Amino acid sequence: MFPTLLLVDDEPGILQSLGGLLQDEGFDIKTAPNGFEALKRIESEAPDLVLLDIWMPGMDGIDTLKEIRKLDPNIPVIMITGHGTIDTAVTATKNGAFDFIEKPLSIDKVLITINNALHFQKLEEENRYLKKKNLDRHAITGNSPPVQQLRLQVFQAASSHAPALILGENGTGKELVARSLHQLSSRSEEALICVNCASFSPDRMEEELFGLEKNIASGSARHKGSIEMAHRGSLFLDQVADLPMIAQGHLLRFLEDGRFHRLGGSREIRVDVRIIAATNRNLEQEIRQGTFREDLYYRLAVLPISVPPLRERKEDIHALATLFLQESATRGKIKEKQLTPGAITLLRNHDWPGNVRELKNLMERLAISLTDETISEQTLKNQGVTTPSRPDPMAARDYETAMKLFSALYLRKQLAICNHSIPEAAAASGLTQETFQKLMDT
Ligand SMILES: Nc1ncnc2c1ncn2[C@@H]1O[C@H](COP(=O)(O)OP(=O)(O)OP(=O)(O)O)[C@@H](O)[C@H]1O
Repeated sequence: MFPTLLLVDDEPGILQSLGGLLQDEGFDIKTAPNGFEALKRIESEAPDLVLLDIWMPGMDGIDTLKEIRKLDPNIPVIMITGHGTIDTAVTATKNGAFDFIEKPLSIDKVLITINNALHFQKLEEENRYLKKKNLDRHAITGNSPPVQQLRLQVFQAASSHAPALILGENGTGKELVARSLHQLSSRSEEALICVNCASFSPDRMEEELFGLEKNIASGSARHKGSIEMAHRGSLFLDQVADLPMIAQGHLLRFLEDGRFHRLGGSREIRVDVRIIAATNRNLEQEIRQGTFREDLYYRLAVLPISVPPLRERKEDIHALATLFLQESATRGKIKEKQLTPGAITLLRNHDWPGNVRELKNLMERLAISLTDETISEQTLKNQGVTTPSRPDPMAARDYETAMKLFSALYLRKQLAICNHSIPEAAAASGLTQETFQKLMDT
């Protein structure tokens, strides 16, 4: 996608010669002979940068700049003048001009200024994003076989540009996996934009993803959507099962040909974005219930990655708990707390329904609130960490009770392996869904 430049000058000669030179440099060029025309073109063409002559009849460059700022607060504007004085430079800068170029124009100077402005604009965008999301760069901690397998899957997926779908229960580390995938990919120098599909109403979701051309009715200013901001990088769609149906259709179209329109706009925009989606829901079930499009599912799930629940990688619990205690100590500038052997055993035996997030929250809370330097088994019990009591089938006296207990354990295990999907667990156990469900209910 070549950057689009809008040249605004009342001298047709300048528009033609400068436009031609910049076109040869690979820019997409639009022109306007005055301020009014420029504002219209900004509305209809959404250029990436404006080169604006300061001395024009009618609305001059400074007034045009002020109007542009109302329309789009972020677009970089470079002023061109033949009579550059300190006063006009100060006024233009106060009104948000990026830089000044004096006539007669040197193409080298023009190119350097344009590239600086575009580069600065990109850094600003990333900066805004980083500030908003406070990105940290954790690696996936753990050495259990499921986590080793997970790291391998992430590593392999990183060399592809195909969409990846990350599946796993709440708090297992899906977002961490998405970040790791982006960081390992050739897109790591570009932005990873995260969108939580559960946090927007259907209308706002479309705007968040695809951006908006100026909305006359509501008066909202034009802005880029997450897809456009992720150009050359990755877009992480968290809780993708919550994506409203209309947005699902538009996302599918975008995945098919990499093109989209901003909301209320007619210009077709083409970007290069790698989509990474995640969900803790069973999408196959959502498809059967008619809440998720099957065609979108197949587009997203080209590279499926499953993140195992913490109870299936108990070997990692000690390392994770220690990591979280270390991090809390560094952040709070306090002494790192130690776990007693009994506490470590109890942590390994707990079921962790909230997965890694639950463990992290607990460790952070204890790191800050405890006055003792060690965390004992009793301290953890006081915080509700328990060893789940699982009835042992072998301890049952009568055959019928033993079989019931065994059946319950077996079904629970199958469900855990199959990411809590009854259809998958039933198929894996060679049972019909009805039988599986019936056995679960008894
Ligand atoms: N293997 C890991 N190593 C280090 N930190 C981890 C690991 N897994 C998860 N975490 C941390 O646990 C917390 C929860 O992880 P994350 O937000 O990635 O989970 P999630 O599966 O995306 O959650 P949700 O389903 O609620 O969206 C985060 O602070 C994350 O950094």
